[in-house]
Amino acid sequence: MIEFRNVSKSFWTGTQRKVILDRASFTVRLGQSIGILAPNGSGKTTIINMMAGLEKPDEGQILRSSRVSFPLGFMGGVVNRHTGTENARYIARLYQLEADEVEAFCRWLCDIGEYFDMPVGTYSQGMRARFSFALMLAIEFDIYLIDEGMPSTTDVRFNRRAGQVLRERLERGTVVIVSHQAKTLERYCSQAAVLRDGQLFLFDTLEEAKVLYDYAD
Ligand SMILES: Nc1ncnc2c1ncn2[C@@H]1O[C@H](COP(=O)(O)OP(=O)(O)OP(=O)(O)O)[C@@H](O)[C@H]1O
Repeated sequence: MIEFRNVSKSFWTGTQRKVILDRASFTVRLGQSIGILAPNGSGKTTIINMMAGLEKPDEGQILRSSRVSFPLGFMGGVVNRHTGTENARYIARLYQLEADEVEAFCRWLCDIGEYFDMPVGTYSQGMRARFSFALMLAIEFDIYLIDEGMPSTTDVRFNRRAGQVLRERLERGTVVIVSHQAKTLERYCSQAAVLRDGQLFLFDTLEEAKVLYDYAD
């Protein structure tokens, strides 16, 4: 479970205060995957980062009682001058997992051949997306955090495989996806929310959320 209690977050842009959340309270429960609809620039990444513990609220509390993933695509823990193998084994040790298994899983899912044994700094954007996605799925989390849907790789085979693995994980886990378009949320979420005026409005269905979102748009 992730619980936001009276959380406020804003940024000073130099001329005005950009409010992301204003004393917002909501709960993400295990087994209830949630899709958050919000326009670009409204604070999707900031909310996901707060859920992951990468960013702190200005006020209020964020309570986590589950294993929460780092956001999909987050490369903060990855060292560019180390190889895919070294990074995968390092992350495995951080999470107290079997390094051989994590390495083998990532190698299989990434499917980037000899590049897996080359420094991550040499990877193309698509390879980096595949690598970070594989790392996230190599670890069993209770809640997976996804910013703007699946990685946009041009590799159809990878996308199919990664989508399949994610669906398997979600049979036991929960996902939080933030996106500016409802279509991205349709496949994975059982409930939806709309970020508007510093508040998160939760709905039982995506259809209901879309009504408020279209209106706000
Ligand atoms: N450290 C910061 N300092 C100042 N402003 C920031 C900072 N981080 C984010 N912002 C601003 O806060 C707003 C929300 O940013 P955020 O990246 O969370 O939005 P987003 O909805 O994910 O955007 P996008 O869809 O464009 O990626 C933006 O206007 C952004 O410029």
